Amino acid sequence: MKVLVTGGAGYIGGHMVLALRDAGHDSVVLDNLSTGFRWSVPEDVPLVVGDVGDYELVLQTLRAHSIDAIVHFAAKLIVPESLRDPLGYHLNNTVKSRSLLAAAVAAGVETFVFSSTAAVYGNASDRPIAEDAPLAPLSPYGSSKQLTEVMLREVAAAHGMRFVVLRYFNVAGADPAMRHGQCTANATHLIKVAVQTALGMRPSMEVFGTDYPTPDGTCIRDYIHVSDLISAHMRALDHLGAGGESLVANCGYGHGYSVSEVIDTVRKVSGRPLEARIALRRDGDPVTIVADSTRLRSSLDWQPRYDDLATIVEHTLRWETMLRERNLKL
Ligand SMILES: NC(=O)c1ccc[n+]([C@@H]2O[C@H](COP(=O)([O-])OP(=O)(O)OC[C@H]3O[C@@H](n4cnc5c(N)ncnc54)[C@H](O)[C@@H]3O)[C@@H](O)[C@H]2O)c1
Ligand SMILES: O=c1ccn([C@@H]2O[C@H](COP(=O)(O)OP(=O)(O)O[C@H]3O[C@H](CO)[C@H](O)[C@H](O)[C@H]3O)[C@@H](O)[C@H]2O)c(=O)[nH]1
Repeated sequence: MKVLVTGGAGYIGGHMVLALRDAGHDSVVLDNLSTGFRWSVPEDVPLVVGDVGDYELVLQTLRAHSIDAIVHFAAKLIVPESLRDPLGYHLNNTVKSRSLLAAAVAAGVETFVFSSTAAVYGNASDRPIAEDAPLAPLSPYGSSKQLTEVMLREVAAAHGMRFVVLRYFNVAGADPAMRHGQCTANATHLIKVAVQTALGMRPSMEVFGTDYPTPDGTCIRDYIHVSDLISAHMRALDHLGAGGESLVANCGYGHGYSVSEVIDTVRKVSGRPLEARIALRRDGDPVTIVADSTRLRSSLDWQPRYDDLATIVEHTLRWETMLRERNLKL
């Protein structure tokens, strides 16, 4: 199978490129390097530096490499940034996905895997959320992904394309062999921030809100190890390659941890003190988001390997320690 990986120079896309390579598939990366890194793409994987919104470039890439499937990771993904810049998010995530889909249709690509997000659900409920729950995003980031899901469904129906939409919950951790991990500069994601603080790379961190209606007052999330998330993508490609029908599936483990529990786990696993200051709530944060992942397990026969918060933290710690030793301040 020949796969175009958009955003393949980034955190999750980079793990996908390694998994495709490990499985003996050819891939081509398309990335504008806005948050990704050229060095994170293996030398034997072609990297096209460009934008998913560049219709001619994408069409030419799809044709030149006889691409069978697109896995579309490229996006902006910071919730607070999206609240400040909704037009930027809709342009990058929705309008440019439209252009990518148009090129895919023109090139006759029949299968598409799309990185969506639990942010499409908004403040759903305190129970695990299933795919048929109402969508009510709290941020332009979430709505930019929801709109792309709608567009993909309609384009697929009209043009004989089949797709898998994967709605990721909170992705964390690093490749257990330490070949790749999260490199995003000025990261805002909780586990990375907490680990960097424990390692002394940040003087302290903030807990955004301790007055939520949860047992300890902090928000609850379902943290999924990036390698388990990638195995869901590989199952999705197998499913589509075998002629499987289009589907939407949540990617999470089905249980959540509060912000305070995550910070305590980082303290325990690292064995280091970690100063966490109480701060105001962050805009756009839902209280609790936990996945009902029944569909992922049943339709794609997905089985997680790293469903353990301490393991996720340990892999993040090893990755951040390696970055620090190499003097990479990311
Ligand atoms: N990290 C998470 O917790 C999380 C959760 C849910 C969904 N997601 C989704 O997963 C995907 C990947 O996220 P990530 O964490 O790897 O982020 P990332 O920033 O590390 O990767 C995104 C990559 O896309 C590239 N990119 C962005 N816009 C582009 C464009 N217009 N054209 C070409 N390349 C472009 C960037 O340079 C980067 O390499 C995103 O679609 C994101 O919405 C991530
Ligand atoms: O320094 C920090 C960082 C985060 N948090 C809190 O930790 C929780 C998780 O926050 P993250 O920023 O790590 O992740 P989000 O839940 O905001 O969003 C992530 O998961 C979502 C799905 O659940 C989306 O997919 C999105 O792309 C991705 O960034 C939130 O309650 C947040 O307020 C802190 O208290 N302090």
